[in-house]
Amino acid sequence: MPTMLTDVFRGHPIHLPHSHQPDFTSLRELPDSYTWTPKDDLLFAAAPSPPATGENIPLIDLNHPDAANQIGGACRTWGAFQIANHGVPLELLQGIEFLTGSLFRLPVQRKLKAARSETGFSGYGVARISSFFNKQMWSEGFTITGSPLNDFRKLWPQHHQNFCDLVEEYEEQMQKLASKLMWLALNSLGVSEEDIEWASVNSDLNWAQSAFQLNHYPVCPEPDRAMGLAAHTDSTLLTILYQNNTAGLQVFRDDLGWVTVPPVPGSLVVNVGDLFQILSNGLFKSVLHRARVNQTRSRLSVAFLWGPQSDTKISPVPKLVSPVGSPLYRSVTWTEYLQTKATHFNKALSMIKNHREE
Ligand SMILES: C=C1C[C@]23C[C@@]1(O)CC[C@H]2[C@@]12CCC[C@@](C)(C(=O)O1)[C@H]2[C@@H]3C(=O)O
Ligand SMILES: O=C(O)CCC(=O)C(=O)O
Ligand SMILES: [Fe+2]
Repeated sequence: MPTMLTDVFRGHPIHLPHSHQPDFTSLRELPDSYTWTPKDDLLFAAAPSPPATGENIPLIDLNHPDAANQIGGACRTWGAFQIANHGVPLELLQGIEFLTGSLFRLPVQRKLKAARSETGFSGYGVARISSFFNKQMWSEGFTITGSPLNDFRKLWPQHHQNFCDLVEEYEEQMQKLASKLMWLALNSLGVSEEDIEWASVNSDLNWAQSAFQLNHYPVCPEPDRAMGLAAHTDSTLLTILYQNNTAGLQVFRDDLGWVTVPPVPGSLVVNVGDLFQILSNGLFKSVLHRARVNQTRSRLSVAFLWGPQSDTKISPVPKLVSPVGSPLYRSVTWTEYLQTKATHFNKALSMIKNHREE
């Protein structure tokens, strides 16, 4: 039986302080446990050097005839881009934002009824990566994979069906979009369907699977000293992120430092994940990103985390490996990778690296 995402952490319990989730609205000062310094995260204050250039991830019109090359370029230089004209109806995005807001507005005690367990995948709680940091993040999250019915019933005993339907519809749209984006990016490298037998374009996408991470970053009394979601790369092929109209997402580039991604109404942010870096033999870069918080406006985001079926081995596309070289990475399934990440966090990708003979 192939492992499902739901089973990934069964043998990898993560001890997280869900039950200590504060009532963010009642805090007038930042508690010490939420106050970050460069000691808590080496890149916390990484300033651009030379100073900010105004450069940012590109906004790509998916209807543009050159979209594939633009996407390929963004995946190589930034590991991220925004897309307009993506075909996902605005009402659906608004519906998902409404659902997310409604969920996080529920009283803490109600949200905790659907708390994620230590070995579980879905439910309410702090970000998984919290266990790797000494300080707490100024955010709360809710992870969904498959049908959210069981969890949503606990949150909204009476009126959950419309929200379940909305998640199902959004997932369908996101699956199609993610596959389209992956093929546009790969085509730009000269890779086509015949080169990757497990990822057929014409299939009904049952070679892929996904999860949603809903994030809420409440208004924060001292945003400069707090962290919404600490720097990380996603363990996905691609992540498609919807953000509400409050800035907070930042991407890191060695030469530019942290760059804030401005919300563009109706557009979506796309991140290259670690598995896409592996598949592209390191040509595409998984983007280091984080979320900062705001003193006057709360922020919501919805990440669609997309990858292959759990038992599919992902390895560099042979066409992208030099005939005289060896693949940069060894093969790994999504399950194995998530488990490695759960134990080794930001060292996971380098642990999959092949060591070259000099
Ligand atoms: C499929 C997954 C990727 C993720 C871990 C998860 O099991 C579900 C949540 C995802 C998320 C979202 C917030 C940031 C992140 C690093 C985390 O702690 O949980 C990612 C994980 C990831 O991409 O590694
Ligand atoms: O809230 C954001 O902008 C980032 C969220 C994110 O990185 C994630 O859920 O993986
Ligand atoms: Fe992320």
